[in-house]
Amino acid sequence: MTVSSSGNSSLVEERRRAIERCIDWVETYGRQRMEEDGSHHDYPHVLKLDRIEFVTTTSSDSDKNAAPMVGLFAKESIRKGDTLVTIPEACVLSESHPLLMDLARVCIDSAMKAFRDNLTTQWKQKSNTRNPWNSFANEQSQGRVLCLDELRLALQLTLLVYAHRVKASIGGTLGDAATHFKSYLEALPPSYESLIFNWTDEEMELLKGTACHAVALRLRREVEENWEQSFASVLEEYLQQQLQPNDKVDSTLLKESYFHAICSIYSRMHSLDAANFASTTVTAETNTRTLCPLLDMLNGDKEYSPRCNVHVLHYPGIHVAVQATRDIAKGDEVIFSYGQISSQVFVTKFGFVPVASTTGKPLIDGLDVVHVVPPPKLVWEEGDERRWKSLTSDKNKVLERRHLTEFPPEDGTPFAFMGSPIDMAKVRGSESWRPVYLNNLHLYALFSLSNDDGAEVVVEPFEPGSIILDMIDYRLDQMPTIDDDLVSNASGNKKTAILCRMLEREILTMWRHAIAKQYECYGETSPTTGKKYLPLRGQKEGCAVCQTAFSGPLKSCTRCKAVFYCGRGCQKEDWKAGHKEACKPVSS
Ligand SMILES: C[S@@+](CC[C@H](N)C(=O)[O-])C[C@H]1O[C@@H](n2cnc3c(N)ncnc32)[C@H](O)[C@@H]1O
Repeated sequence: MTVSSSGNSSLVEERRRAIERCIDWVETYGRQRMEEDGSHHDYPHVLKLDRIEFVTTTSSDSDKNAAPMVGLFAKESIRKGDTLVTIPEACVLSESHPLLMDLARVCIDSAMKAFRDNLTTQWKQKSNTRNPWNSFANEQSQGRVLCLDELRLALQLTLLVYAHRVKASIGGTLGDAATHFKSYLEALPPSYESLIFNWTDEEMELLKGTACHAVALRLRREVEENWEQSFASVLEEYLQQQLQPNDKVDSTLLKESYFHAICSIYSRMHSLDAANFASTTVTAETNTRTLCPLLDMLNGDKEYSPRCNVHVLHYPGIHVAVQATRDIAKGDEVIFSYGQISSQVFVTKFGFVPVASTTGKPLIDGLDVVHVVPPPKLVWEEGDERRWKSLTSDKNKVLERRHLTEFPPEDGTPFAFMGSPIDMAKVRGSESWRPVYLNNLHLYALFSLSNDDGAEVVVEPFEPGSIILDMIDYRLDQMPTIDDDLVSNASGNKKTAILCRMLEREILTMWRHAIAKQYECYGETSPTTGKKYLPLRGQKEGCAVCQTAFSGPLKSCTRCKAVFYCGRGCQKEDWKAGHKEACKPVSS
């Protein structure tokens, strides 16, 4: 992120002042802790933010009315191991916070019961799936927007945000908690334009064809449904009890508060280790999902990105600390790792794609998933679960869609996920080695060939490699190509969608080559599309062999300097395939 002077200046100013008030509030509680307990010698509270500053960034420059976003920057050089800031536990918003514990009992439990009853009712109508509540109750979100404890925290935050907005008219626990967290609530962005729940139809359209698209649609639908089917009535009833007899709950404001809370939790929540959470009132079962003021203003990147320079430590019963994991130069942004997640999760969770700072192109790693769906001639039909079962070598193990990917692209569509550039290199190098997801694709292709009940129509030749390549081509056809101009002219969510598509095209292109190599389909003509697989020099830019463009800097043939490759492997391959004869030294 870069520092910006653009955006709506009054909104920027408002948020800046709110963040300053939040800093004062955190300092007050830090000081109080130092006065009250003796532990401060070992774990001193880092009071003044004299080493870092909050600066408005350009993330919202596409829309001048968009909420101003901030990032943390080093005001002076910081040494590895230094503590940058500490957040006293009293300021950490969690279900186990003493001011919020009652709320769980009197309202959140019943809201969650309504949610569970609805899930179970829906499940009974679709008997072929397992009851989604079971996995959900085991702390797994199973493709849902939020897992159980996160959802509970989101509901609490909804009530706090609502109480804060209607001010003094709410009494009791909720009033006290909203007053305590007032400075924090005000420092949150007023809206979340970049989050997938708030993308416009036009922005969503650009995402079409990528692995994120169907996921995003599902998440957006789920948030709406949860509200309509489970939470609205319970929260409204609870609030009605808290208000003065003549006050009415404002349903529109309540729904807005819910959506704001969902976005806050989804993009800013921080998990603290259950065993370590040692506030005096906490029991072993208490969840540790938290919102940590100021700490949640840290922008992030992929786990192993060299830009990440801090981590978070929890000192139970004392505070949460941000510590430098490397030296940070004056003026550098302070960046936290958002964890081992794929670029597609970055898009659906945080609304941006991590990019390499040198090229501005997406960073690819083994986690990035791409879905491969069969061309229309190989359709998935009702009842195909039975056939998937028959594909596993272990007859006791049922091969399910969830074994293939975390992201079903569309309900009822077969798919596979493909990641890891390392796997791609291995597939190209060895006829016999296939990662499990490619094996599943292979099995799917074989299965399509062998089925004789007429569910699918497969044209000749019956060859799994060509079917897999057709699946890849089908996906590529759904995502139009992207040129650099398109990327540089786009901003905000449009840019995010374009980068996401660019990333998936790149991965598919690499895999296309690896698979054509393994199945020896070079130069073959696709039975379904009539196009040739992998023309050796089909593209102007990118590696002459595999055509990948941005996974690394391209190197030219040292002899003729006319042909470019991504690495030694492709160069050797091309040499054998005919470049040896064509190559003329530059000087001759
Ligand atoms: C935990 S918050 C970070 C603080 C946030 N910038 C703010 O103003 O409060 C996460 C959100 O910040 C933005 N963000 C974080 N890291 C980013 C990055 N490297 N590039 C672009 N946006 C980023 C995304 O909108 C994301 O959803």
